[in-house]
Amino acid sequence: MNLPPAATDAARLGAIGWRTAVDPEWQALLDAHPAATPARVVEQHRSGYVVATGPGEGVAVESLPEWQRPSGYRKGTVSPEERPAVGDWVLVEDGKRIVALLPRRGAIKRGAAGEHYRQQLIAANVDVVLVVCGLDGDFNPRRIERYLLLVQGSGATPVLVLTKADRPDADAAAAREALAGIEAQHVAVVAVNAKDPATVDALAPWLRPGETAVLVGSSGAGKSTVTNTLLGIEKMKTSAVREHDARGRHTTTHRALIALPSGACIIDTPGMRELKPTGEEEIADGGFGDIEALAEACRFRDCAHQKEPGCAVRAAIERGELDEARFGNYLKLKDEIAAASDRLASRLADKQGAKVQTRALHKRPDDKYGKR
Ligand SMILES: Nc1nc2c(ncn2[C@@H]2O[C@H](COP(=O)(O)OP(=O)(O)OP(=O)(O)O)[C@@H](O)[C@H]2O)c(=O)[nH]1
Ligand SMILES: [Zn+2]
Repeated sequence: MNLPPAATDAARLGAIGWRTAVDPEWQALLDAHPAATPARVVEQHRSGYVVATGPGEGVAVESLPEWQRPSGYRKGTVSPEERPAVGDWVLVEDGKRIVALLPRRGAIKRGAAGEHYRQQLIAANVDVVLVVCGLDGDFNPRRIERYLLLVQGSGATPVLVLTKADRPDADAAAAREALAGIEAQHVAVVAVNAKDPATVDALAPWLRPGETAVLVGSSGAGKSTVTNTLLGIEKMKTSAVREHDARGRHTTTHRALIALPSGACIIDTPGMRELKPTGEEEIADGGFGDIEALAEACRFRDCAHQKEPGCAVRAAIERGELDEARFGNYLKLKDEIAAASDRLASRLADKQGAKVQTRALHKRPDDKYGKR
């Protein structure tokens, strides 16, 4: 058994999200590497990884050579989503070398910008995604819908955190109204003053011991402020980096995965400007179940919800039950998913040298619901 021997070590791992119940796949890898111990990736850099076996710690480690090679589309190369990301559990030997990546429970991903199809991991093994949006000029229900779509499929629970509720220009009531369609999809919405612990305390139900939460949202939304308030200190301490790399690589540890006094840990991410789908999302489960359900009731199976008679979606918009802007965003995101799905399929086909049917083809809701 190669789990850390001392109870204190296990407790330290627990503080950064380690579960005592190890699944069989993980156990097999633990058994295959008896000299290794588990550690969590807290930072990812171009040149390598920083891992931790407890709170407030960061050790620069060497990774597998195939993770360092530039990714390409040739056989044998490792695509970015197959390499460790922040939140991943890895096995480390001699405290300085990653020897294995433990299969992830789930990951928050997005499509990377660029000519070739690529996925970018935002965080792995996450239980809760705090989508942070300010009740100021930052407020944008359409961007929130986009974030919620990316959370779908990760296995994580999304929570919408509206910051800056204390600002005189903040209109929490109007914001909630604009988010009615989202709230109806069972997404919790919490309005806070990120600087005020009493309001931020409303997040406690999602930050239980052993849980991992990730903060996402645009730059200036208040992610760092929320983190600081949860930590109960004004300024973050930067933890020292123990240098184990023979080549003397220098890595500055900034906050990436932080243990909270509540027993949960939190991953802060830099503000993201572009949020492209990966093509793997299911729009019905990605916060648009209401529209997909309406479309089921349209007279024509291939209804485009434009001017067709018997269109249940249009009727709902006219009755004021469906926000037209939300519907517009649904169409836009659906197109983006289909396009990304095509690119994903052709990448897979390139990789396997085989013709792969695009997911987009059989993802039409009408086909799914089996209409004639
Ligand atoms: N009044 C008020 N100000 C806030 C609140 N949340 C954040 N701010 C302010 O908004 C600014 C940006 O907040 P940050 O926490 O740095 O935002 P961030 O999301 O971490 O931004 P990036 O690190 O760039 O991604 C800071 O000046 C905060 O003090 C809030 O709830 N109320
Ligand atoms: Zn229709």
